[in-house]
Amino acid sequence: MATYRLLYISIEGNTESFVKKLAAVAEAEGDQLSLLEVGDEVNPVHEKAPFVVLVPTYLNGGTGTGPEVVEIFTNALGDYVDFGNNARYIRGVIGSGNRNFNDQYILTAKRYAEKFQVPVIGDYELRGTPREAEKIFARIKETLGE
Ligand SMILES: Cc1cc2nc3c(=O)[nH]c(=O)nc-3n(C[C@H](O)[C@H](O)[C@H](O)COP(=O)(O)O)c2cc1C
Repeated sequence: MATYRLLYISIEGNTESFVKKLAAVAEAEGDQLSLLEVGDEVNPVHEKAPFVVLVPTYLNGGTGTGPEVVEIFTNALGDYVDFGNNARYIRGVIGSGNRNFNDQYILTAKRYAEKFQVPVIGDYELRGTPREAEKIFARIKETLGE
């Protein structure tokens, strides 16, 4: 049995719903998740082991992918990863969003990946599906090790 550390932020509950799907897959496979929902009210702590983050996309301004498009609502997660030495332990990013946003689909996750120099290991729309949770859990296991 292994434990996988996931940090996430969820403004409207979709990411939280997907995390529950991941937890169900983990349990079915005899594994477990160590979860932290980061929000403005969470005091950052020093992470001690590798983790993966799940971030939805909330962007404001501009019409495309240029730098004028600004991250809103989810900044607390980026700040948490930036805190202390936490960025040493990030291993991957899972992005979510809505394909109606075209080029901006999962752009926040792509920006985190670039900033912290780790891969985007999965993506899904809105609440995701159980099948997507199975696929992405497999990627989490590969990324964080058995
Ligand atoms: C104001 C606003 C801006 C959004 N901007 C984007 C975007 O630029 N790209 C994208 O893929 N999804 C975008 N979305 C969709 C959200 O990322 C999507 O609904 C996500 O599942 C929300 O996750 P949450 O319920 O965990 O907060 C936006 C949603 C809102 C309400």
